[in-house]
Amino acid sequence: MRDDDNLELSRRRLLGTVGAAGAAGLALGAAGGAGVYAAVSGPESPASDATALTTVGATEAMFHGKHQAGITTPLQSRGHLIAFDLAPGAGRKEAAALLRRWSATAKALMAGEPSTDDTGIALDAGPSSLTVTFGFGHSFFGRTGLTARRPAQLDPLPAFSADALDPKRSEGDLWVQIGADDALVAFHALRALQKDAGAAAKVRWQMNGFNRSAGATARPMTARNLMGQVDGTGNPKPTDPDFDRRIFVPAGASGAQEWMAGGSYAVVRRIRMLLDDWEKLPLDRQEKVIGRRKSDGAPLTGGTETTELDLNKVGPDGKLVIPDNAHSRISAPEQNGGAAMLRRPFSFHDGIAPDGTPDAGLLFICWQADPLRGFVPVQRKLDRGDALSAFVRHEASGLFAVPGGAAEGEYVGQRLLES
Ligand SMILES: C=CC1=C(C)c2cc3[nH]c(cc4nc(cc5[nH]c(cc1n2)c(C)c5CCC(=O)O)C(CCC(=O)O)=C4C)c(C)c3C=C
Ligand SMILES: [Fe+2]
Repeated sequence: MRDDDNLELSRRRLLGTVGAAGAAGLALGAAGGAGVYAAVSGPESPASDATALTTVGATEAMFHGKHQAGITTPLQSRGHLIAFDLAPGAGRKEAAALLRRWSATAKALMAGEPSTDDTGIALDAGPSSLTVTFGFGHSFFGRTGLTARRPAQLDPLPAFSADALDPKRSEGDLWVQIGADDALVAFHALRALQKDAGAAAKVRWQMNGFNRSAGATARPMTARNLMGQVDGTGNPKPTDPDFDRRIFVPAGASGAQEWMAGGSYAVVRRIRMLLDDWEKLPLDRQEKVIGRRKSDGAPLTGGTETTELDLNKVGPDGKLVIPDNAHSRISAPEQNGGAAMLRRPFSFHDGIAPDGTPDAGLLFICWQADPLRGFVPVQRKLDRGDALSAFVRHEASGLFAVPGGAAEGEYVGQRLLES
């Protein structure tokens, strides 16, 4: 069972807002990108519930499952990424207790229930598709005496020539991704998890992001980023036959990976967009940078958003219609020995930088079973000759091992920390 199968309306909370569709309820389907609303079967919504919520508030992601929620869950409108370092003197025992506390909090909040010493920030709201996803960084294993169980997939990413990385905003012992379709629900979870950390771990960095709100467009559509591009079209789909193999560590994983069964590796990059430069570029040149139309995301070689790129097509001028250095060409799996990743980003805007330019861009998060067969080969190629490089700057980076979902009665990471 995938966790997008586990997103459902909280029936005890839903009242009438689904209208005629209420008898069936709604669930969010499709991984990253388009975020399709699909009907699911289920009992009638109780019309007697006094607490009326929209479908946005009532949608609930399940904490327990084969995979952690927040990987194939459709993009949420709010996100917080937080990295923690274990406090001096804290080791495996303290880390296990922390993951136990965090899991209990995540489970309660994702169900729309209060946490211990609840702050009341999310009172009146439903679960609002809240997901909390936990990961371990390379340094975690040394701090907890678990170096022998550190998978090779967590080896540091190679340096790329255009990197301008700030170490203080990169990596970390522990990583938490929070996503929700309500800003207060997301902030509530952030506060609860920070308080749970107590004396065991200190915040290393935090980044805040957003996506379009559910219902803002007439129909569910692939997201746009802050450059205005349709972004997410080429993502692998959960219905693809090789989706699980590409994105998740298989059940029979052995050696240092054994505890990662059902897990995935997250590459996180804070990518600043040089929007003042980008916005000066005429539309036709912006489209050549990506190789797709800005209006609807269709390839410049024609068709609709979902039409395959024709990488060999030559225009009347004798030049390739999708240029050699177009981002879509360089990042396409067929140009990278099949390397694929699930991109699930948030946009960010942290105000205006001292030089007067917007400190805005993409909190690029991609998921894969092995970064050496996903992010790394693609980024190596993009680093060498992507037309988009002139308009972006990679400012922070992290690589995290995100274990599989917790079974009923278990906490996230227990298979690593207690066996
Ligand atoms: C190393 C991986 C990638 C980074 C870093 C990256 C940054 C980045 N991308 C966009 C905008 C778009 N990317 C698009 C496609 C696309 N990008 C990557 C990888 C990275 N992008 C892949 C694997 C793909 C899919 C290629 C394919 O399957 O054909 C697109 C086109 C639409 C789409 O498929 O999503 C856009 C637009 C930005 C703005 C950015 C950094 C800020
Ligand atoms: Fe991209």
